[in-house]
Amino acid sequence: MSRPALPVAISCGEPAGIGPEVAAAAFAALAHEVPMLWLGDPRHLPEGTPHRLVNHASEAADPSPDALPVLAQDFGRPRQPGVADPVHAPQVIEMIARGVALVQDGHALALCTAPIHKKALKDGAGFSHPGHTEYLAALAGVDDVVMMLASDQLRVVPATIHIALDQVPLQLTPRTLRHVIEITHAGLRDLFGIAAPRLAIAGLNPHAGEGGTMGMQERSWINDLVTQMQGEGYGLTGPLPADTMFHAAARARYDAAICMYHDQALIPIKTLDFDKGVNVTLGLPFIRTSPDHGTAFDIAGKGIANPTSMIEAIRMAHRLGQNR
Ligand SMILES: NC(=O)c1ccc[n+]([C@@H]2O[C@H](COP(=O)([O-])OP(=O)(O)OC[C@H]3O[C@@H](n4cnc5c(N)ncnc54)[C@H](O)[C@@H]3O)[C@@H](O)[C@H]2O)c1
Ligand SMILES: N[C@H](C(=O)O)[C@H](O)COP(=O)(O)O
Repeated sequence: MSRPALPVAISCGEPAGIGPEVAAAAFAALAHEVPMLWLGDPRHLPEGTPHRLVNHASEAADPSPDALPVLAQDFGRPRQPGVADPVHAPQVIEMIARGVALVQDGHALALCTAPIHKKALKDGAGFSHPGHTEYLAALAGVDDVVMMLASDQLRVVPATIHIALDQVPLQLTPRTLRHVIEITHAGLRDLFGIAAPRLAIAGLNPHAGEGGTMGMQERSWINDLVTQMQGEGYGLTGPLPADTMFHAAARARYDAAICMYHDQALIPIKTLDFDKGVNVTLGLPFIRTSPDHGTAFDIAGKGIANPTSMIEAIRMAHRLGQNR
């Protein structure tokens, strides 16, 4: 059944970051193939970005090659590239919520979020979530979601995300790891069309604990959980020593790597494919992607940001949204 034409909603993210410029570049690259709707203050778009103000998402339902459709929101002040303005923080958050509402109300196909500056939102608006992922789960009313970073070369999922390293062993439990595995399995099957997903589970400790000589989590519960879920039909291997999971031959043996903490997952994918990595949230009742990078204040406004990740994020949002 062909779906009605709907735009990918793009939340503007932190105006002082590279979000507006990579969104404008993505529009230039994709305008003929992907209908888009940018949510933000048009004054924050790079000078000369061809755009048109719309009052409703339906005015952006088809590709708009000549001008980026903008559902405008007055942010109160212009932006200063590289310097977050606390006055903007509440509106940055509101654009995310507006994008979610558009998708949930059937006016947008999917949501692609431009990078936010987590501390700027905390300082400027008391944003209590560690990032988009947790905020989107709250907006959607779901408890468990998963952050996957995906590219042609690798898919990774950190079982814990934006928490201090000394909290990782405390937050990692059989329940949390099971949920991450279940949601990742379902996402690969349902969104990425992988009928029997193969998941490689990284150990927490060096050498996956080396039989308990370098940490006990593998021996005390991770091994058992993997064995139990294998018995339930999940295609799992591990827990594996993380340092030998990411070379080419190892990557060929799985569809996604489940890692124990943020950097164990994000270092390999941002090393292998920083330009084309896409952040996709699994477990939401709608499609959400974002580029794999952040606000890049050090280069914001200089016109040198690479838009490829944003382009791939919008392209993936469109593709996954159409396949739902
Ligand atoms: N999806 C998101 O909203 C998201 C993702 C990552 C980081 N962040 C946030 O962004 C802020 C800055 O984070 P960070 O400094 O750790 O990471 P970052 O990705 O913003 O920047 C890290 C380095 O990579 C460079 N870089 C990033 N994107 C680039 C691009 N498209 N082209 C060229 N160079 C690029 C930057 O110039 C910088 O030197 C933090 O508040 C962080 O939480 C948000
Ligand atoms: N993928 C990014 C990273 O961790 O490098 C980002 O922080 C993800 O956070 P969100 O929950 O804001 O998408």
